[in-house]
Amino acid sequence: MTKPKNLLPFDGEVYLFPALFTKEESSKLYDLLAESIQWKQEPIVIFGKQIMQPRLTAWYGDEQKPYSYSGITMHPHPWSKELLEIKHRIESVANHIFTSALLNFYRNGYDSMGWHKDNEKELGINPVIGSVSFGSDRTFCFKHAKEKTPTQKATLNSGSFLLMKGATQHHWLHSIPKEPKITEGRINLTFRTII
Ligand SMILES: O=C(O)CCC(=O)C(=O)O
Ligand SMILES: [Fe+2]
Repeated sequence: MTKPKNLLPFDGEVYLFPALFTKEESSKLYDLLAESIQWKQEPIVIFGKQIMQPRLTAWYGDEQKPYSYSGITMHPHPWSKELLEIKHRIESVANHIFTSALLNFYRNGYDSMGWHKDNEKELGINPVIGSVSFGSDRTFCFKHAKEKTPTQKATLNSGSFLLMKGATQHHWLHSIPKEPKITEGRINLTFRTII
């Protein structure tokens, strides 16, 4: 597979592979994951206040290592056959082995993810994050830590794979903004490596 160009102008590396999974595979995987994953709506602490996350999540992984994420601690479920197949597919593209995955289910355009960096210390100095999407298209936004507004955007379509690596998590924040016109769901799997 030819290497796509870096979506970031400096201070990091982000590559989008728009069709790692075919449309047919993607719609099958969307239905299967929507049904079989142990989705939960978890609380999150923002500025000392506990609110519910605006999406469903689940944590899958290699070991029984707990993982802290925005003030909550997640215990992984063991990999399913399909999750392992997805993991192997992206590992050959990323040339990197992942140990864990955070799964996000955006039920419609009102579900979202706020600005953040994936820079938890368990992920090491320069985290490699492999992000797979199935279902409706959503916009992924990037903002440099020194900027007030997003400067880079990408559409994450069904079957796409987004790879973030290098210094990205030191300098850039990312988010999935609300898009109220979207009525269909999207499932995202962000594969990570816990050291
Ligand atoms: O849904 C997405 O594409 C983003 C997910 C994300 O940033 C995360 O899980 O850390
Ligand atoms: Fe993230």
